[in-house]
Order: sequence, then structure tokens, then C-alpha cells
Amino acid sequence: MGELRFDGRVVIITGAGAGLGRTYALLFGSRGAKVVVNDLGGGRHGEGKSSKAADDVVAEIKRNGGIAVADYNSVVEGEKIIKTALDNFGRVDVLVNNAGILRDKSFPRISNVDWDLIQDVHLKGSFKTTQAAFTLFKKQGYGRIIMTTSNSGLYGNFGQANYSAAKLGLVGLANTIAIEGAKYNIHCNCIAPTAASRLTEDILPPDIFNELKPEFIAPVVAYLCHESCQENGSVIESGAGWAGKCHLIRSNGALLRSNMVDAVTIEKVRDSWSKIINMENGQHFNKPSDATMALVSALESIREGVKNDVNDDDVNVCDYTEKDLILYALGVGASLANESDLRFLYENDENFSPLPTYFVCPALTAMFMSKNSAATAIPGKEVSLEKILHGEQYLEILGDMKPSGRLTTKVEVAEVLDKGSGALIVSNIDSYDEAGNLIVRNQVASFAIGAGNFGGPRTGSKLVACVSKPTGSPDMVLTYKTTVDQAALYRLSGDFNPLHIDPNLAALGGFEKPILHGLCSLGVSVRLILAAYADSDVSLFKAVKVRFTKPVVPGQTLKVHMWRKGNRIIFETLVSETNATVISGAYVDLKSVKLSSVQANKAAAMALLSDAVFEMIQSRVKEQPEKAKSVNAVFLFNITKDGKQVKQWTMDLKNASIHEGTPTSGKPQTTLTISDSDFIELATGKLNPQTAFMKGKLKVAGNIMLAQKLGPLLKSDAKL
Ligand SMILES: CCCCCCC[C@@H](O)CC(=O)SCCNC(=O)CCNC(=O)[C@H](O)C(C)(C)COP(=O)(O)OP(=O)(O)OC[C@H]1O[C@@H](n2cnc3c(N)ncnc32)[C@H](O)[C@@H]1OP(=O)(O)O
Repeated sequence: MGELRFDGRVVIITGAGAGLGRTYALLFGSRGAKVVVNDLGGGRHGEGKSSKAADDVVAEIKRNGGIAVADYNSVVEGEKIIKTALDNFGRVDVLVNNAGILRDKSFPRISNVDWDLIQDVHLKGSFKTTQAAFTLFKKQGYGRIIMTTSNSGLYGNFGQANYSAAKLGLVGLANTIAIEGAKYNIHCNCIAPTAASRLTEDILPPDIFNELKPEFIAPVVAYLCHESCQENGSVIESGAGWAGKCHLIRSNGALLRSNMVDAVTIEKVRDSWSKIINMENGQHFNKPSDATMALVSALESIREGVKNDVNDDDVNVCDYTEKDLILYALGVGASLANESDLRFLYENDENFSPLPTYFVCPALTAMFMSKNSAATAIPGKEVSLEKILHGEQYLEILGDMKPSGRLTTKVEVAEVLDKGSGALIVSNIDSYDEAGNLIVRNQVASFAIGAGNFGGPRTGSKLVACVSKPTGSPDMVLTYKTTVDQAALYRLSGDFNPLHIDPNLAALGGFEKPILHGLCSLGVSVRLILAAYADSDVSLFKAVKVRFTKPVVPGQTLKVHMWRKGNRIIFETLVSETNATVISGAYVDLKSVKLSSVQANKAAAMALLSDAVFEMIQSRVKEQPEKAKSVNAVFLFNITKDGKQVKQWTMDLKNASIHEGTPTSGKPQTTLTISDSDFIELATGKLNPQTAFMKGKLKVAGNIMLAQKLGPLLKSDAKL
């Protein structure tokens, strides 16, 4: 990538006698261009004339070994400037419309002269000069044009109404020239410079003024004018050694009628205002036809009645991408440690697919955006967010779960029940794809603590029912240890309720620590169920229903008990550390059951057995606390599989406690290592711990006497 040069190119710069124009001229001259230095030699308010300014710059370019010629014409007679270039150099390649003056006055004081002069020099001058050049550019199939706009035009500025109007007019002029010129390799861009110049010297404070050197902007303009630069139709802001593109962004807006027969009313506009002006996910259009197409698609939505009889306040449009799906999967514990989870974490995996429970996220977002949400559903009571717990959830997938797309989600409060200790707000939330197909049906039952006793009904008919758990041991148990950052990660999928991250707000809600999102526990549970009964094939998922019975604290271990009844997997989720049930009455409906690969089954069986043994040990320690205390030691259990450690437990006999992982403080006095298969034998009572020890199946490091004492404690006739 060598030096960018302009050898053989003829460059016209208007207003090049001083400031930015002069700096442009010197730079182009130093890079091989033949430069036409145009300057009328007037004052900054457009008064007077002199050839000195242009002559001085030409002399400077020549002194530096460059080629230049002066031109003293007014830009309003732009064709004369072009003629100077043709007469002297025979062609024109680049036109930098830079000439400008100021006539600043507050708006009521702007006279016709102030207005006309500004429009003439900036807008008409650029029009005339560019039009004359454009004809040549078209013939030669090449041209580069710069319009000089200004932050005053882009953003407005007190006292500069005339100037702002002309400056934004130039953006419009450039936009269309860019479109008309594109097929002739004519590019037209705008520069919005912030520079120290004759125009700004007594407007800006000296310390800022000194850093706004034209030399920091000239290379940006020169690059835009180089044959290798493909930018066209852009506005580039630059100053102080910084440059950035400036775009017009349009909001996604709001549909103001639900179908073709609806009228648009002023009230509808008022009610939709927050959506009309919501710039989140705003879009830029490169040409008017893009804007027209967006309007056509809005019209199609109206024609299809996507949001038939829906109040716009209750409709939320959200786009999701593969990145959202991956972030969600990480939030519910998908991990590269599980081979089958790659499909949830890598967009190029051949089986890349969304976890079906991702589709609770648009529902929650829509609820938070909705006016008629849980927070306001109880007449006369506004409930603060930290008092609203997720009570129950139903999710049903009805259409294609695409890896990216736009969902239009409608929220409807179905019923509000008075549960005494709280109010249960049941909301039905439906999400449609762009074609108007119903893709996802969610039902969120929010429990507003302390908002009960308002005289409402205790029972209703709208809540999707929970199921009872079967008697007997579960068919499968899988666990997932959440991390302390689980909620911090999960919230990035759209549930920003501070209850899950802010200790002060959690305290206001009556919690010792921020609690985990109910939907995170649900996501973890369903992921494990799909791994066990669908071989992680998400297309087999139909629906899930849960009741959140107790909060979970990030860092706790979720243990999912599963019972298979045909294609329905009934489940409950417990916290291993406390044995509290946190999800109850729950089920996942599958289209069909696909048992996992042999290896996955083995792993699941292993988890089941080891969990059972874990419980057994815990119960035996509890049964014989005195004996346990007399052992007075900390043991570390290493369970291995194919020589690799698969699980670790710490048993602290003195405190009669047992937990997954290594000791929280100090070193274990004894470490016991046993293979998973021997462990199963031990757990099922087929292998006596003493015998296991004697036969070397139970390897002991550290205090052997202690390990021997432990033997009788472990002995059990527990059946699995
Ligand atoms: C715009 C806002 C949108 C908000 C959406 C959610 C946003 C999320 O960010 C919030 C969360 O994720 S919170 C975390 C997940 N949820 C939880 O941790 C709640 C756990 N559950 C509890 O603590 C209690 O069940 C508790 C506290 C809920 C109820 O316990 P108690 O007060 O002790 O109630 P109890 O005496 O057991 O029963 C009274 C009646 O209420 C019914 N009920 C109990 N738990 C319920 C639950 N979880 N869901 C639905 N109904 C429930 C009981 O059945 C009983 O009614 P009835 O006598 O008619 O059967």
C-alpha cells in the first residue's frame, strides 16, 4: 500500500485562499495534482475582492515544486472556474466545493440580503460549479466531488439559520448527485469539518481553536477524492484528528392502523408516539426506494392484519440474531464441555439451532415494554419491579424456530387473581414472524408480592395447569451447577429486572442476595431434559410448563428429576445444596422421544447413580451425627471415569455437611479415589467399602485410619 498520489489529476478547490481550502490546495499540490486555487479574496462576510489570497497559495504550491493556477471568479459563476481549469490544464478530475461566508444573525433578524447571500455562495455556488464539472466528469467517466456541509446544518446552531439551511441543502444536493453520478464513476461526498479558520477564529475558545488544525482534516478530504476511494453519498464529520461517518437514521416506527379498514386517528398517533420516536434498531436508507420498500412492507403487515385488533401499546417488534441465541445458550449453561451443545454455541455448526426456551425472551421484553404489564395490571396499585416474582411459565412453539428474524409480540393480560399474599397476573403473549404466522405462545404468571387482598377472584380459568409429579424415584436425574455470575450473564438476554443483580434492590424485595431469573432455571432444566430425552434435537420440543416455587441463588446447583410418561417428561428441579424444590408441577411435551446416544445415556445413568449415592451419604451422616463427629475430619472424594476425574465431593464430618467440589477452606485430611463403576457397586450395596479399600478399588491418600473409620459410615443397604 504505497503513497496515495494525484499525478495527472486536475483538482479545483474553491475558497482556497486561506483556512481549510488553502490546506487542501497545498496537500493536493504536494501529491502531484495540478491545482486550481479559486478565491475571490473577499472578507468572511462576503465583502470586498482581492487576488492576493489565491496568488499567495499558488506561489506557495509552486515554491514546493507543485503545479497550480489562480482563479478569482465567484462560485456563483462556477462555469468560469471550470473554464480556468480547462484553459490551463485541459481537464478536471476533482472538485472541492469549499468556498463559504457567514452572515450570522438570530433568526428574526435575518434580512433578505443575509439569506440570499448565504444561499448564493454555499448552495447556488456549489450547484453552479458542480454542474459545470459534472458534464465533463460524465464524458470522461470519472470525477470526485466534495460538498462542504457543517455541524450547524446537521444539528442546527443558534444564530445560523441561513447558514444551517444552506449547509443541510448541500447534503441533499450531494445525496442526489451521488445517485446520478454513480454509474459514471462520479462520487460525491460531504465533509463536515470542525476547523480553525477565518470563519471560526473568534467563535471558538483558543485552547480548542489551536487543536482544530486544517491539516488534520485535509487528508480526509484528499482520501475521499482519490480514485481508490469507493465512498459515495456519505457525510464525513472530521476535526482535531478524528473522522467519522454521519448517517440519517429512521426509527422502526409504528403501524397506525391494524388492518386495511381502520382509520388513522390523532389519538392513535399520540398512543403510538413512544414507538414512533424509539430509535432503538433504527435503520439508514441509501436511496429513497429503500424507504419506499420499508413502507410497502408496513403496508403488507397492515393488509395481513398481523396485529389485528391490537392496541399498539401492547405490541413489541424485536429482531434477533444468531448472536442473541448464543448469548442465551451461554446464559442457561450450554457449554463446549458437552459435545452436543456446540449446536447452540456455534453459528456455523451444521446443526446450529436455537434452544426453544430462547423464545421466552421476546415475551419478557414485550412485557417490560407493555403498558398493561404486571406492574400496572392491578387497579389502583402500581407494583415495583423487585416485588414481582415469576410465578409460572408456559411456552409453546408453533412455528419454525429460525436462527434469526423479526418477531412481533403482542401482550394481553388474561386475568388477575387475588392470592391473598400476592396478586397473580396472568399474561398471554403471542409472537408472530414477519409473514404474520403465530410462532410462539407464552403465558407468564407474575406473582406481585404484597399486592393481594384487593377483592379479586382467587381462581380463574386462563392459567395453563401444572401437573402432579409421579410417585417413585425419577427415571433420570441431571444436575447443573450455576455460577455466581449466572444471573449477570442471563440478564443480557433481555430480562434486566434489577432484582437479579442489584443487592440493594434485591434487599428491597426482601431477598438476602440477588436471585436467579426463574426463566434461567427453566432454560437450564429444559436443556438437560432435551439432552436426556431428545438427544438435544430441539425440533422435537413442543411445550413446557413450570411453577417457580422457591427462589434460586446464583452459584447453587440445579438438580432436575425427570419422569417419562410417553412423550411427556414430567420434572421437578431442586437445589442440591438445600434440597429445596424450586420448580414444581412441571412438564416438557416432546413430539417424540429420542434417547440420547449410548454415551450420553451412560453419562446420565452415572449422574443418576452418583446423585443417589450423594443423597445416601448425606442421609447417613445425618443419621449418625455422633459417629460422624467422632471421626472429625474432612474427606475429599474423587470419582473417576476412564482414569479421568468426573466429580468431586467434600464431606466435612464435624459439621455434618457435604457439598460438591473441593473443601472451601483448608486441605482435606483424606482423599478417596474410586472409579465410577466401583462407585455404583458401592452405592448399590454390592461392594463393601472395607472390601473396596482392601482390594485397592478405593484408593486412599492421607490419613488411612480415618478412611477406615469412614467405611462403616458408608455402609448402606440403600436400594437405587
Ligand atoms: C413487567 C414485569 C414482568 C415480570 C416477569 C418476571 C420478571 C423476572 O425478572 C422475575 C423473576 O425471575 S423472579 C425469580 C423466579 N421466581 C421465584 O423465585 C419465585 C419463587 N416462588 C416463591 O417464592 C413463592 O411461590 C411465592 C412468593 C411466589 C408465593 O409464595 P407464598 O406467598 O408463600 O404463597 P403460598 O402461600 O404458597 O400460596 C398462596 C397462593 O398463591 C399460589 N401460588 C404460590 N406460589 C405460586 C407461584 N409460584 N405461581 C403461581 N401461584 C402461586 C398458591 O397456589 C396459592 O393459591 P391457591 O390457594 O389458590 O392455590
